[in-house]
Amino acid sequence: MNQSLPALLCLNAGSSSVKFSLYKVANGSPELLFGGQIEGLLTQPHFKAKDVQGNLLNERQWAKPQRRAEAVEIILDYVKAEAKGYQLKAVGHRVVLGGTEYAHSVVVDEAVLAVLDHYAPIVPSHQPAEIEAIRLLRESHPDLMQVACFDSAFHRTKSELADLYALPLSYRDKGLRRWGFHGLSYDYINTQLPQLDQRLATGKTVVMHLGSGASLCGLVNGKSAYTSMGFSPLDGLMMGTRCGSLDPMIPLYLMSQYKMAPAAVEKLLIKESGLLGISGISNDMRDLECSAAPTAQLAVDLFVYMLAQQTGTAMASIQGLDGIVFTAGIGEHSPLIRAKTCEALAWAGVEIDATQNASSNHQAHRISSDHSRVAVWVIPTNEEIVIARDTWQLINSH
Ligand SMILES: Nc1ncnc2c1ncn2[C@@H]1O[C@H](COP(=O)(O)OP(=O)(O)O)[C@@H](O)[C@H]1O
Ligand SMILES: CC(=O)OP(=O)(O)O
Ligand SMILES: [Mg+2]
Repeated sequence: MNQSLPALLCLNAGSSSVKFSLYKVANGSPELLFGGQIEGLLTQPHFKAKDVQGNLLNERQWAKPQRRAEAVEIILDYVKAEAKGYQLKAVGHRVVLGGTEYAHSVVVDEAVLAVLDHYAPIVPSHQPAEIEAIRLLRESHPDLMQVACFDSAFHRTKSELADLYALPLSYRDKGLRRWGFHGLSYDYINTQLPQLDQRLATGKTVVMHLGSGASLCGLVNGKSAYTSMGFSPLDGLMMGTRCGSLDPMIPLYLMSQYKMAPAAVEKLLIKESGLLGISGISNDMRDLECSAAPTAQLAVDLFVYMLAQQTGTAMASIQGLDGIVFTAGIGEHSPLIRAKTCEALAWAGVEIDATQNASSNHQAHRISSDHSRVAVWVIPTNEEIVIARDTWQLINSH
């Protein structure tokens, strides 16, 4: 690698995939070179890398599952071979929960890892995989700087009330509080608002991050004041396979009356519920939108119902609504879900322009009608650039 051109690798390790993006740093700001993922780690792993225009650079498939250690090494080897003119300066990782300890991204050392281990049981679907990727790289590349960028950090500006559960206060010290997640995405959207719509940048805006995990965030003057996810990314909205808000008696009842083991209840709530659980067909909104099955329709309707209901809670929490932003897979690509959600929020002064909503514009664009009291935007998210930005800042201040 050429020693003069710095590059940063961003990793997003999930339960069955590892996503990556390589950035060069030009004039102090990261610029994407290429990215990709290995998905299907537990079944038939599939590696794909694409350039900035989305052209396929490389593809590989394996017949047998791959360990995460192998996936991380495959990605690193590929990055080193492909980015010959660059020097890899650091790896920035998405980590979902950094607790009260980390309200900002941090350079990883053993003390940081101990904190991340402590929080891992709260997010079994994400955090152990992320920590494993960091540890594997520390072993194989001990001199490579690693940075943890937290989904929970953006929400540390919430008030004490918005953070608290009505349990005995001492339980807050055990970590039972509303952490909130998808903060890297909300951070990115927040950086885009001043260029797009000043009223939303300084006012009261509900950002809806609707991917396979889904949450919303109530921003007040660019700061998180409310979010629908809580102690874990299981709370709030209905998601691909997660149930969202639930009466806490339900898991207790399943364990006491149906003799379900805690692990079976965890699987039910995290992996078998949501769009998949209601439809019995798929966790993917695309499949449900084109299915004629009544259960697919029911899943879509419940998704929209819970989203509109949570928006009402967010509005009451932040005491107003100037704008809505749709983002992530469903938010960016589903005119149907956007239309249904806005229709359910008509009472709050939300009205969309059907033509703008139907357009396949992949840039940020406004979809509300001219006389809508509430401005509605679609803004593509970019969690990786936030990781790259923070990693570069930490390299320079370290
Ligand atoms: N054109 C589309 N219409 C409806 N839903 C879509 C469309 N494209 C993607 N999605 C939804 O987006 C989800 C993935 O969103 P994404 O933000 O990539 O999630 P994640 O990063 O959590 O994997 C898919 O599960 C799918 O339901
Ligand atoms: C925190 C979370 O739910 O993330 P994802 O949407 O990637 O599953
Ligand atoms: Mg995502």
